[in-house]
Amino acid sequence: MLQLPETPRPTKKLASLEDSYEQCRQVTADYAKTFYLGTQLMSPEKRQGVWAIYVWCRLTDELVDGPQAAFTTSETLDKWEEQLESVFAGHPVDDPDVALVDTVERFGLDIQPFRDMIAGQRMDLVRDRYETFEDLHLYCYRVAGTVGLMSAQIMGVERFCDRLQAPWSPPRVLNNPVNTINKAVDLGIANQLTNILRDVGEDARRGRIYLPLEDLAAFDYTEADLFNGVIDDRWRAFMKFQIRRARKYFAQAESGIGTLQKDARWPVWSALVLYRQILDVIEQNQYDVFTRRAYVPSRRKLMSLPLAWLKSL
Ligand SMILES: CC(C)=CCC/C(C)=C/CC/C(C)=C/CC/C(C)=C/[C@@H]1[C@@H](COP(=O)(O)OP(=O)(O)O)[C@]1(C)CC/C=C(\C)CC/C=C(\C)CCC=C(C)C
Ligand SMILES: [Mn+2]
Repeated sequence: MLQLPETPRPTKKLASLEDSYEQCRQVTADYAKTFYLGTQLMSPEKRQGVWAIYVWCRLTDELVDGPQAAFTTSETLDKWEEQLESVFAGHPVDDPDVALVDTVERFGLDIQPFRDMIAGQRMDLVRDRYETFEDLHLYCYRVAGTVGLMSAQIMGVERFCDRLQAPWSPPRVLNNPVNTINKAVDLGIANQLTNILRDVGEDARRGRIYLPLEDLAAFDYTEADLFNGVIDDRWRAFMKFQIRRARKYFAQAESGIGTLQKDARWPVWSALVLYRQILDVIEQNQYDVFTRRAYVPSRRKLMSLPLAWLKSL
């Protein structure tokens, strides 16, 4: 059969690898100061890898949350997913993809967490309520647990115990990768549950409730109460319950950090300790997440870094 030459794809001149990583660095530094600080403690390869996935996650989130969100449809996400497939096939489409293609190859990243994150953004297009915690858990896995999976592949798992041991004792296997992976997902979920509690008021103003309706009902608190920002004993008890649940996920994640490669431990401990403090601030604000944004002051953030360092030893 006659083989026609392939129609050449219109080629756009893309950034060089160096410029692409520099763009990713810049975006991370501007949008995620704490994560960026954490990446400074990692090896240059890991640091660049985290910037590349940060930018991809940010762009994905922007599709449903950014200024153009009103124009995002299921087809927009289909296109975004095609672009992702192209990146994983080694063909960058836009400037930040150049760095991502390199990161994917360097670390042998798996595409599934990226696809799952897009599936999470699809949920945002069609849902604004979650009946059960199980429903919400799936959403949290998709938009945040996946970040844990992507990051853990870059940070790398240290399989053997590196504490001081008697020279004659066999190396102790500290963990299996499956365990680390679960804990990486737990940290993402803990962060997302915290995000949700912090943003209750903001989400309600957009007509969205990311709290399990079954839990609201169990505390006899109605959607109308939520939209009216009612803070009473029912709300306080409800929030205590949700905060306890988020802390449980942080606690589960803790034991995974020691299984990561050394240079990743302090950054991840810092991320955990800093994010978890948002829950403390919500408590200090007497659970008012309607009119006050739980914000951890920079001084307090800085003061927790030595504690994170101690924990990472
Ligand atoms: C074994 C073990 C414990 C390993 C550690 C694995 C690890 C590093 C886990 C961290 C996971 C993490 C940082 C999750 C972020 C979760 C999160 C906040 C997701 C947000 C989703 C959407 O939420 P929403 O729209 O409600 O929120 P906004 O109002 O828009 O903020 C996200 C916004 C999804 C997109 C996520 C990001 C942009 C953050 C990506 C971050 C990284 C790649 C850096 C991770 C690196 C370090 C050093 C922690
Ligand atoms: Mn968002």
